[in-house]
Amino acid sequence: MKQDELKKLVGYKAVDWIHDGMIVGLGTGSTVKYMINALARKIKNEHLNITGVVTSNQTANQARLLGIKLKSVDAVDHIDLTIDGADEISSDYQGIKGGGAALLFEKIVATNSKKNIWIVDQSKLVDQLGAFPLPVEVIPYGSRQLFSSFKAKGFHPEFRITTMGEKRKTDSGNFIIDLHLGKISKPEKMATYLKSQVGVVEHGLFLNTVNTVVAGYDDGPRVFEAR
Ligand SMILES: O=C[C@H](O)[C@H](O)[C@H](O)COP(=O)(O)O
Repeated sequence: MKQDELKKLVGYKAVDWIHDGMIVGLGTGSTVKYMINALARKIKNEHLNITGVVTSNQTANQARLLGIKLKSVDAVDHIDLTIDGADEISSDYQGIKGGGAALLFEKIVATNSKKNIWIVDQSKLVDQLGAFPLPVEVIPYGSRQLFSSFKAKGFHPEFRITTMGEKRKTDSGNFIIDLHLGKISKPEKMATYLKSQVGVVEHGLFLNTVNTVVAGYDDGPRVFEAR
């Protein structure tokens, strides 16, 4: 199966975890897009009362067009479940996210969710994190200085650039610096370091976050429980 078909497979499968009355965090990305389509159909067919909490303008636009009821993360008292994609998931269930530049809102929603499910095609499952460039969201003011300091550390930083040749801006108006690390042997240490840098808003290491991974294989979706 092609990668996109595997994404569709897990996107459709993920709505099995969504039940009437739930407040659901809606992630961002090409895999989640399929889940949101399936969710809209499920809400309609089964007459469900579901409230979505979005993680990006992109997801908000799609969900609104499909008629899914939405609330801000600040307007709900809990989130039952969040379904999101991921860029890499290691064998000990740590993740890199932010390939779509939505890491900040995704982390806020994930942190406030009772349960987190990640939906991925099998290519995202890795032994060790780091082959995927680690996204770091930074405030524009001083970002050049941060870039230089990441470079000096040997992190091979790269500002994320749009197709128009400009620095990519997140939904919060920040920049993304992608770190080409190759492998991250100590993700906790890296996360602590990045968080301590002035001007870093958030990074794409999602540690001890996911509960359930739904991965797409040629013979169907497989479900892995992290803990
Ligand atoms: O910022 C984007 C998110 O973290 C996505 O969930 C992640 O990049 C995976 O996206 P996709 O499902 O498009 O591969």
